[in-house]
Amino acid sequence: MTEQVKKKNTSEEENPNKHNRLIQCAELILPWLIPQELASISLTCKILSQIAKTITLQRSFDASRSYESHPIPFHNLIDDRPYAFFLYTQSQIITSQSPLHRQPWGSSRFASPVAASRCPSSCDCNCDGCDQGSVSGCETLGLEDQEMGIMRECGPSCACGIQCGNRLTQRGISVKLKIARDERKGWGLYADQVIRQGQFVCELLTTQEARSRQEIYDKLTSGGRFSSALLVVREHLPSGKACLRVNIDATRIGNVARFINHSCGCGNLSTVIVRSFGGLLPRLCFFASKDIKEGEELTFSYGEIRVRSNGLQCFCGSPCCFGFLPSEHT
Ligand SMILES: C[S@@+](CC[C@H](N)C(=O)[O-])C[C@H]1O[C@@H](n2cnc3c(N)ncnc32)[C@H](O)[C@@H]1O
Repeated sequence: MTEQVKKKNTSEEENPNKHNRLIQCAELILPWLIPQELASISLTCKILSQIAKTITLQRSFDASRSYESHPIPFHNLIDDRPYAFFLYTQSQIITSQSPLHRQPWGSSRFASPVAASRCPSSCDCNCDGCDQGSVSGCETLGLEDQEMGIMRECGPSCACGIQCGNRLTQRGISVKLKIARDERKGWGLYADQVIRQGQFVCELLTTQEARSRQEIYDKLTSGGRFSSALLVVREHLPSGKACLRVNIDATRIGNVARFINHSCGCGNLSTVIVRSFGGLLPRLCFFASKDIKEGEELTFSYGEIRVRSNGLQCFCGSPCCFGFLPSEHT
């Protein structure tokens, strides 16, 4: 054994360049690996095991992989899972044919939010702000201006840029959040600072071809150790006769909104459907429905419908808890 160690050390000393090249290659390649691959490769040698450990730490320090302006860390006092693995996106992905199969972690922070300002007066987007004929451009519309949980923002067809005051939900997550594990509900999203009523928290960013996946997810969920993040958003037309339905699935690709758990008591977040001028599909955004304390779990009601009699048990803890999570036919 001692002989072997000696031999290994001698070869490292003899080939310091080869050794350094191995580390450089490993540092480039290992961040792309999924957890199972990382675990296998860390068994092969001490160097790779150390690099794999560093990557695991990076992943648990920031679920957003540096895409958001603040790191969003995982905390787990319940079991040995350091983080939940999914591919992070900052924008909506329309189909499941996403080019994202792998994604490196720990990239440099390139998505810092731009300070809100007024958009140029040339903007003629017809949005609520512009409709009011404001000569100085679009103003930020507060939550109190939104009727029936629907809000309109400037979008791809507008002359203004991302700095426009009427693009409140388009500049990424600006509040501090963390993800913590609960014995019965799995991971959950928590406030890591005080969040004021009406403040934008995050958007549910996902792939949208979810309908066909519900059956698969149901089977996996019943086997334990799996929780899906699939939502159905319906936008009713004013006539009430038809609605646009969007299936949103954040199980494999998404952002940290995929960790928001359900509360039968409506929780502390309200969902607002945001339409942007020129944008094809509505977006589902979360705003604080009340003042939220630092450390409080962020929750909202997944819905009222419970079509499955064998639905998942609910542990929201609210006095009006129904006992089962909402479910519906997809
Ligand atoms: C959108 S995900 C939320 C994040 C999830 N807890 C996780 O660990 O990834 C929805 C899943 O979380 C779990 N969940 C959410 N709210 C819950 C609640 N009130 N009681 C029990 N489980 C809950 C269910 O497994 C559900 O399918």
